[in-house]
Amino acid sequence: MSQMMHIDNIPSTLGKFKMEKSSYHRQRLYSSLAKLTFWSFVFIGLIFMFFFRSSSSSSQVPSDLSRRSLRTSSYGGPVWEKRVKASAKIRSRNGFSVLVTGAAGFVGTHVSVALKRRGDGVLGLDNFNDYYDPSLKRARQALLERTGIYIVEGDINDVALLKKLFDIAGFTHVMHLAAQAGVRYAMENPSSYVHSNIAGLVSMLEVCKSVNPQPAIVWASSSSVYGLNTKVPFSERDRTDQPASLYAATKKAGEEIAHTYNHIYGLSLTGLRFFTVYGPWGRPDMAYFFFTRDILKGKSIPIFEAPNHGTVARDFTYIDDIVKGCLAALDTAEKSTGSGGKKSRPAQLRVYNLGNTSPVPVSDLVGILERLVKVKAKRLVMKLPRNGDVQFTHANISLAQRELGYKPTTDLQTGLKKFVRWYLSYYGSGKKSAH
Ligand SMILES: O=C(O)[C@H]1O[C@H](OP(=O)(O)OP(=O)(O)OC[C@H]2O[C@@H](n3ccc(=O)[nH]c3=O)[C@H](O)[C@@H]2O)[C@H](O)[C@@H](O)[C@@H]1O
Repeated sequence: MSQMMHIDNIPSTLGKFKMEKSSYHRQRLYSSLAKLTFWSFVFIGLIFMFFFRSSSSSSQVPSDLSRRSLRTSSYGGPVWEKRVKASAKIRSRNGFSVLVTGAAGFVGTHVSVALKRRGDGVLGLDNFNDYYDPSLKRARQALLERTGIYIVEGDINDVALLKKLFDIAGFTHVMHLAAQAGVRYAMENPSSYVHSNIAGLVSMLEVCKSVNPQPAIVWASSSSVYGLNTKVPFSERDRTDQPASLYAATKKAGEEIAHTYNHIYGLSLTGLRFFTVYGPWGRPDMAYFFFTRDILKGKSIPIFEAPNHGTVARDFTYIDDIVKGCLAALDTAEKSTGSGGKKSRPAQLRVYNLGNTSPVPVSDLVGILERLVKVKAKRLVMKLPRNGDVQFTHANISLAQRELGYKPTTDLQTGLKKFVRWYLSYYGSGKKSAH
């Protein structure tokens, strides 16, 4: 077919050919001009797209995720480097230089302050996303700045940034607390869990394995990895292969990923399974926090109940106890053993429960809050929704007790009292409340 068309296009006489040839050239000229115009548009379009993309998202973060991130990602320059160095500088004998990811988060803020106070160098990293009110994160940042801690604004998926931070500060330890937290939100925004808890963890470990010397890493796993496990109290030896939420699944995946990086590259890795951490400067997405807000506002609060009026309970753990556990994990962490992509000998790999060992029913939590704020709650008892929540958690902490000297000392009543005092001083008693 194409051959026939070709033959048909050959002119039959020379004269005719001449005439045809000039119109043929004109035609070619027009078609070349059209092509040139077309490709110029394509080229300009591509340049436009390139600039538009690079100005709207400076690192490789999918657009739906970068939307939630309020980070500017502007870093570099001598002034910036000086700030990073000063913040990470060790100020005590045998102190550490710690990169704290998620430093503007609840646990991150408390751990950073505790490390700084004892003379360790601390550099924070946080992307200040808007999963919950970023102004609370900014207030925590201001608190850290007053203690001499600088938080670099960036994402844990930004490998170039992480490498740069290691180049400047050469951290001995990483306290990796940056994560997408929350059990129920995983059904709304599943990809944010994959982005932070899996991809972000891998970026972090990739950088840690390639720097020399490699740091020791302590990171936040979760009590939710026990999922549908019914054997109580939960021990580190119990099965964790039945997660009840995507959140739990990503934390469990994190534990397996940690195993791999320990096995191949000799990274020293300690995972801490936190049990429902609460306290001053806490997370507004957590029940104790928004219950306080809504009781004060006179709004009804949904209290979950298991089938047949079964109790839903949590092993609520006070932030100061968790901080002690985190510091003890850092203090007992052995050095990583790899360099140049290979381990020289097996490295430490640990997982610990950090709980309180005394589960409290959610309805009792509400009772304590009512007494503390002196307002009766409008209780709306409802069936535990099938959205990832488990019925109860209860930590066996004997391993952490033995190996970390971990010993929680704050009961829920005492801890909530401190939380409510903070809440009222931060938000006032109702008008300027958390959202
Ligand atoms: O320990 C953990 O591993 C986890 O603890 C919390 O998860 P969760 O225990 O579910 O904490 P909340 O969301 O504050 O819920 C506390 C309790 O209140 C209940 N609840 C929650 C919300 C609600 O509207 N009503 C209600 O009764 C929940 O079922 C749960 O029993 C954190 O949100 C997770 O990030 C963390 O990893």
